[in-house]
Amino acid sequence: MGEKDVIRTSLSDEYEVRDILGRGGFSVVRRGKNRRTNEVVAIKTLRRYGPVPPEKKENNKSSSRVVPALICETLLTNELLVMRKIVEDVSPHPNVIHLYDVCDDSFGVHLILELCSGGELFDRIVGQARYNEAGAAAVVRQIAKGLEALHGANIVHRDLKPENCLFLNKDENSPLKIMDFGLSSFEDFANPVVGLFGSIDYVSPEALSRDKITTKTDIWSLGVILYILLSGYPPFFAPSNRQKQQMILNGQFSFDEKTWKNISSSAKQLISNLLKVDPNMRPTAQQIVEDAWVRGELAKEEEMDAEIVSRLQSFNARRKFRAAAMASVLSSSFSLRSKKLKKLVGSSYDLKPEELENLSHIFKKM
Ligand SMILES: Nc1ncnc2c1ncn2[C@@H]1O[C@H](COP(=O)(O)OP(=O)(O)OP(=O)(O)O)[C@@H](O)[C@H]1O
Repeated sequence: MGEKDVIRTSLSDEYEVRDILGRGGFSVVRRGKNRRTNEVVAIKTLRRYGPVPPEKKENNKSSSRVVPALICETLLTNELLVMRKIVEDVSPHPNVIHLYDVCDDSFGVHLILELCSGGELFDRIVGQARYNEAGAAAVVRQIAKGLEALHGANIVHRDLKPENCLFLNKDENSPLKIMDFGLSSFEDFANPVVGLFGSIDYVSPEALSRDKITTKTDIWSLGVILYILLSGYPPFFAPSNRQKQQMILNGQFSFDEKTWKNISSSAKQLISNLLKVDPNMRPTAQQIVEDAWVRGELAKEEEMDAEIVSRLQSFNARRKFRAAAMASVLSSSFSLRSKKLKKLVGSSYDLKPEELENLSHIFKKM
C-alpha cells in the first residue's frame, strides 16, 4: 500500500500473525508477516471491549464483569486518529513509528506498524559495553528530532517515557523510534492511573495541575529522560507520590555533587532548561536538536562512572516490573467494574481493600 494511505482490511487475509512481542494496558503486540510482500511487521491489537455478549452472560451467571467499553473505545479512537495524522503529516520519519495499515474486526483494531527489533531505550543502554555523555546526547538528538516532526504537526505525545522509545534494529547506529500514541491527546486519562502505580516520573507540572497541555509538555518529559540517562535516577524522588507531585509542581530537583561532579556543565544547563516549570521557558524540540551538547560538540567522550550505569540498571529493572504490573492490572477485568474504572481514571481515587487484595494477588502471581 502507499505510504500515505490507511486501508481497512481483514487481518488474516493479509498477514500471518506470529509470536507476542509485548503487552500494553489495552493492547497486545505481535510479530507478523505480510503474505504478499513477506515484510515483517508489528501488529498492535487494541481491544474493542463491549458489554459482555449475552451468550457469555448466560453461560456464566455468576460473573460480575462489565467491560469498560467507553474507555477502550476512546483510547482506540484516539490512537487511530493520532496515527492517521502521523501518516498524513509526519511519515516517513526516522524517529517516529510508521503505520503501514489498519485492519478492523469484531475483536478490535489491528495497527500494522513498523517492526522495531532493537529493544527499548534503557535496555540497550544498560546492555552497552561503553556508555558516555556522547551516547546520551545521541539519544536525546533522536528523540528531539522525532518530537520536532510531531510538534510541527501539532501532535503532543503526552506519554513520552523510555519504554515508548524503541530501536528499529540491533545495529549500533539504529534509529530510535517514538511510539505509542494512545494517550496523545486524551488529557484526563493518564495522570491518576500512572500516579496509582508510582510512575509519575515523566509527568509535567502542567499535566499534574491540569493546565493547558502544549508541545512543551513533551519537552519536560525529555528533560526527565535526560536526567535519568546521566545519573541513573529520576530528578523528582520522594517516599510518596504526593511528595513527588509537589516536587514536580515546584520544579524542585538538584544535581547532587557526588553523582554529577563529572557531568559537563552544558548537559546540566540543558536539563535545567528542559525542566523549567514555566512551559514557555523550555526550549522547542528544534532548539534542542541545535543545542551544542546535543549535537555532540560539548558532550564528554569519557566512560560514564560505573555507579551511574549500575543505578540505571536497577532503575530499569524496577520500571519494567511496574510496567508489567500495570499492564496486567489494566488488561485484566477482574473486579474493577466499568463505573469504578471510570472513577479511577477520571479523578484521584483510593483503592478499596478488596481491590488492593486483587492487586496484591496479581503481584504475587507475577
Ligand atoms: N512496533 C513495535 N515493534 C516491536 N515491539 C513493539 C512495537 N510496538 C510495541 N512493541 C512492544 O509491545 C509492548 C507493548 O506496546 P504498547 O505500545 O501496546 O504498550 P505500552 O506502551 O507498553 O503500554 P500502554 O499502551 O499501556 O502505555 C512494548 O513494550 C514493546 O515491547
